[in-house]
Amino acid sequence: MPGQGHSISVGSRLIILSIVLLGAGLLVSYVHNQWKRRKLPPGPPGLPVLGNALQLGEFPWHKFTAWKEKYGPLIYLDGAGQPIVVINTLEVAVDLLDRKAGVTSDRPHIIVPDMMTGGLFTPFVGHNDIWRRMRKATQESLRTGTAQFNKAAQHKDGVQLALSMLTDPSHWYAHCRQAVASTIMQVTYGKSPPMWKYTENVAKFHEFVDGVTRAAMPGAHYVEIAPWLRYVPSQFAPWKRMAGAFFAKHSKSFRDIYEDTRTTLDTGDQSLSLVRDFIQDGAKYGLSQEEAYWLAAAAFAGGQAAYGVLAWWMMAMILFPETQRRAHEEIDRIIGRGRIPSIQDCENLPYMQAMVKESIRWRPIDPIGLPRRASEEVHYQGYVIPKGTTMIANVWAMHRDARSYGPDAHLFNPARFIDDETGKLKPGPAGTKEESHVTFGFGRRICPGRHVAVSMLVMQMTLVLWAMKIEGLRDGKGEHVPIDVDGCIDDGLVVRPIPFGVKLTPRFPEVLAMLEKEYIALGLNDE
Ligand code: HEM
Repeated sequence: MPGQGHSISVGSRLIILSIVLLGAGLLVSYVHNQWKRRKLPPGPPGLPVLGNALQLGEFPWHKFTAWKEKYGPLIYLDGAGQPIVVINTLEVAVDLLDRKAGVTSDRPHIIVPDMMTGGLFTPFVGHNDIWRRMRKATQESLRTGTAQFNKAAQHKDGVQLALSMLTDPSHWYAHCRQAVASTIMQVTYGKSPPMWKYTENVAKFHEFVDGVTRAAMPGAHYVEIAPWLRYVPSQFAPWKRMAGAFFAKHSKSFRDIYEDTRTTLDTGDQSLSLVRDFIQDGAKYGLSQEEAYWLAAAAFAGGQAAYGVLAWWMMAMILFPETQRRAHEEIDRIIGRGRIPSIQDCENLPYMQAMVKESIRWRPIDPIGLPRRASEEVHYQGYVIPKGTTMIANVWAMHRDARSYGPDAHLFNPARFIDDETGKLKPGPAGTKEESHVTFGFGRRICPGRHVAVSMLVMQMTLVLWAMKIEGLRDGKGEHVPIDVDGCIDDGLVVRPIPFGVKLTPRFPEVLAMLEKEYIALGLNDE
């Protein structure tokens, strides 16, 4: 038959067709990937496999800020296979994290910390129904009576802080930490527990935060790089046993503290608190009991972060004495020296309010915020941010942007938030909402405790400055003992200053007696 020797069987044709189709498919996918790659935001070249993972250093915000100069407001990094984008300007952060919140409000899925917290620790919870319930409950509770009521705690802890600092200045750092923890304990659980129990509880929270933060560090567990390892039975996976034991231990202690409040409520003490609301209105929010006690724990752990703000502020008082002088002047003019500042005074102290904003802006305690995850592919200004990308807001760079804060953005200057003509607070840079900075985050996940934090800090700083002058130490030759302005400690919860010594002097002879009298009147000596 003519041409028979060259004929191709139907089976062979099918094989050839399949190969051609497969080849075409691979080609299309390759071209598509190349196209997408070209559409990724710019970023520094990395190593094969490891990408940019080894380039970030201990304090990555400095590296991100240096890269901003070269690559611009949106940077793409390869974290050993994990796509990462770093957002370096306010404009881009507002566009991506506020306006596109529907697809940028998820958190990165980190296997071990998720197991250690049972998927219940609010700041780590994904953009899912558990988070929605938790968010609604915290926002509504903090918006209503709790924040108002706890102003009494803010005043009380502020008095205690001022007194402890004057009587025991060498431990000023610990006093700041304790004052914040005490107020936040009251806001969350409605009580200041006896000192021994309080110390014990705070220590448990620290152990918890420390444990999850260490587990969330890149490279802490192989399973984050090779997720299939999660299917290895626990007998062969020590990290799984550790995560399970950690969850059980902390879940129990969070439940115990929560139940303590229930007992207090049952005995008639109706102090307002987050937990009181969760117990009484948990059904309204749809919170399970377990979700409620984990949510309370998240609020307590998150709220303690504010002590880092106080520590940076103390440094600013030493380095920028002119700002301290102006604050003293405002306090003397509005409150005087004949009485102790009250919570009602705070709204009449615009410079002190500006000082709190500036302390939170100048040295943000979370310079790269809490990371987000793109839950869908995001298209932005011609770039593609792939689904699953970790999104980091470089708050540090945003706060040092001269376009937003002027050429002195690197200096501590509360007056930048004051209107020269009216002497009142003026709006901050576009996109910073009422805060004038972005240390509290963005969009749907912005910190729900920010109002509590700000009012507590205004009260504490006002009480401390009403009572004392803050200076740095001098050596035997009268020279200033240097302070490490650029160094810091990242303790997982906050980025805080390396401890330094201070000299604290009462501003007038009656200060100590007035504080002690108030201390007794507030019943602090009974605690
Ligand atoms: C100066 C003090 C504080 C700072 C700087 C701070 C900062 C933050 C930041 C950056 C976030 C993540 C926001 C985002 O993803 O965009 C956050 C979340 C959170 N904060 Fe705060 N916070 C402070 C005080 C507080 C206080 C006093 C409370 C409670 C009383 C609190 C409770 C929470 C909770 C529950 C979350 C998780 C919210 C969520 O994931 O939806 N924080 N905070």
